Amino acid sequence: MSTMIKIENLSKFYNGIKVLNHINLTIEEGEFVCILGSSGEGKTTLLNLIGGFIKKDGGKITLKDKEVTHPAKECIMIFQEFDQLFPWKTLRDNIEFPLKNAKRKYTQEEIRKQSSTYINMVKLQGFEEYYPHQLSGGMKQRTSIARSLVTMPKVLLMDEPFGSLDGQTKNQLHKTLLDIWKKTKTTIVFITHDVREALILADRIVIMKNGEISKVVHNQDKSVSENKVQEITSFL
Ligand SMILES: Nc1ncnc2c1ncn2[C@@H]1O[C@H](COP(=O)(O)OP(=O)(O)OP(=O)(O)O)[C@@H](O)[C@H]1O
Repeated sequence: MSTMIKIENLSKFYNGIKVLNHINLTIEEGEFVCILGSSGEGKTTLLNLIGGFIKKDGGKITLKDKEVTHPAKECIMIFQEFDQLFPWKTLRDNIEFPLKNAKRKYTQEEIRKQSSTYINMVKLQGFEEYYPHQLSGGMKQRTSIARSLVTMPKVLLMDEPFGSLDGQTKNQLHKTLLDIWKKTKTTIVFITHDVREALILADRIVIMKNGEISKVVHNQDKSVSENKVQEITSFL
């Protein structure tokens, strides 16, 4: 495995207050890492820095050995809100949009084939002509995932993407996301404050507290037990 993201001594201040304090973290290519922590611990700030969306105040982030200084095309971010889709475009048009506007020119046939592949992966066949207002919250997040993956980014940054979904929809999306991750080998950095969600999804759980990494838990077997939940909760 080779390194995808390397974070060294990363610091960030807001209005003179330190939000991230000398963070060091290495994420391997194809790894699924969950950043777990309570509210306000600096998780979103860390994700925004990895994506190059905000400026750091100290340290270094490299993506495939290239220093991150601005939003990198290799990273795509998915947020918690469902309304990231264009309301005037159908589900298929939303998913095809990044391909039609990519630097690399795709043929119409390639675009259709690629969008169909991802529509199938997120299990939305039959809904291609629906508009966002005709979709449930879970379906909108599936569409956002397909739209994010259609250009095959190297890194997917997910900021509590399933935070406001009901338990059953969340469970289905966990399965879908793990399937897609296995198929695409995309590196995923996923923020959550839900210990169970982290145990279901992550190879490695990085726990943040007071703007620092307080603990890293290896979780290759991805099983959830009451003991594990309690142990990890004690670090929060
Ligand atoms: N743009 C900003 N300006 C000033 N302070 C900010 C800004 N963004 C975040 N903060 C502060 O930085 C701290 C960390 O915020 P951040 O959103 O990174 O935490 P978080 O762990 O993602 O929280 P949550 O789980 O609630 O989203 C908080 O105290 C927050 O108020």
